[in-house]
Amino acid sequence: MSETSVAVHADADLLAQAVAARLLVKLLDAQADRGQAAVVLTGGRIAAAVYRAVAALPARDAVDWSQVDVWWGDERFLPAGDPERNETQARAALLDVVPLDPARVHPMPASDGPAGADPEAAAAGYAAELARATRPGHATLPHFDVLMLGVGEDGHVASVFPEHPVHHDSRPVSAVRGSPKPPPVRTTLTLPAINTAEEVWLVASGADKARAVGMALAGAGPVQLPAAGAQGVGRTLWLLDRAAAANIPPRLRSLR
Ligand SMILES: O=C(O)[C@H](O)[C@@H](O)[C@H](O)[C@H](O)COP(=O)(O)O
Repeated sequence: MSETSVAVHADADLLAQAVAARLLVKLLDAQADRGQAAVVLTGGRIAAAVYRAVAALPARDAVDWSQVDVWWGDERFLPAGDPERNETQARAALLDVVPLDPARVHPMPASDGPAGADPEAAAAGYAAELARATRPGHATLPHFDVLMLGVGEDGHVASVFPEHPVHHDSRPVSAVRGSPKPPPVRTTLTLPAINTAEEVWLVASGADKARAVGMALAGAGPVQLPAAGAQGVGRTLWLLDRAAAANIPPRLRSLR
């Protein structure tokens, strides 16, 4: 049965440092077990701080980056290289400074890419890329060792927003129109796809996240509060700073 843990750090900087250290260990452990590792990245400010912290850790060189697959949980449907794309931010913060195999870096399609300006085609294209990375005869998704998620003030994760039609999409990757957070058009893994990851890490910083984090950990429903529906197969880890943890239920405080 999946285990849920909560770790609280003093502030956003320490949170980013601690998540970066955990991520390196997770990649090293996966490589020790399987010879390779697969991580699913997210967007947002705290994620970018984590990626910068990974890049600054000397222990990053202990990872065999050529044997790491990099996927994304969601993307803003914008032209390649747009500074608002999650891919652009992750490349600048980390991916451009470690020796990854470019063939193992799998950004979600850009709006000016080969799939064209149709986000549904982009979502289908990404689903096909995921399927190609599975072992023949296996599921539609590859193994994800760790999938990171930021948490929105409204409780969204990736680009799964509260009460959005994406909740009725049973495919692994969905096009999102009318996102309440700009830009309005996005692509995202759906919650069932997110929940195939071995570990799901929800990373949140700041007082404006306290309400959503508190409600998710108190057992809100996933349609109202998508963060409540994100769970790793083996482990779900909430990584918070003190401000974001202000409303977590008392029974979870022993986990802090
Ligand atoms: O594309 C996006 O906008 C992100 O993937 C989004 O889900 C983000 O992770 C959260 O909104 C938290 O972002 P912050 O850390 O910036 O608050």
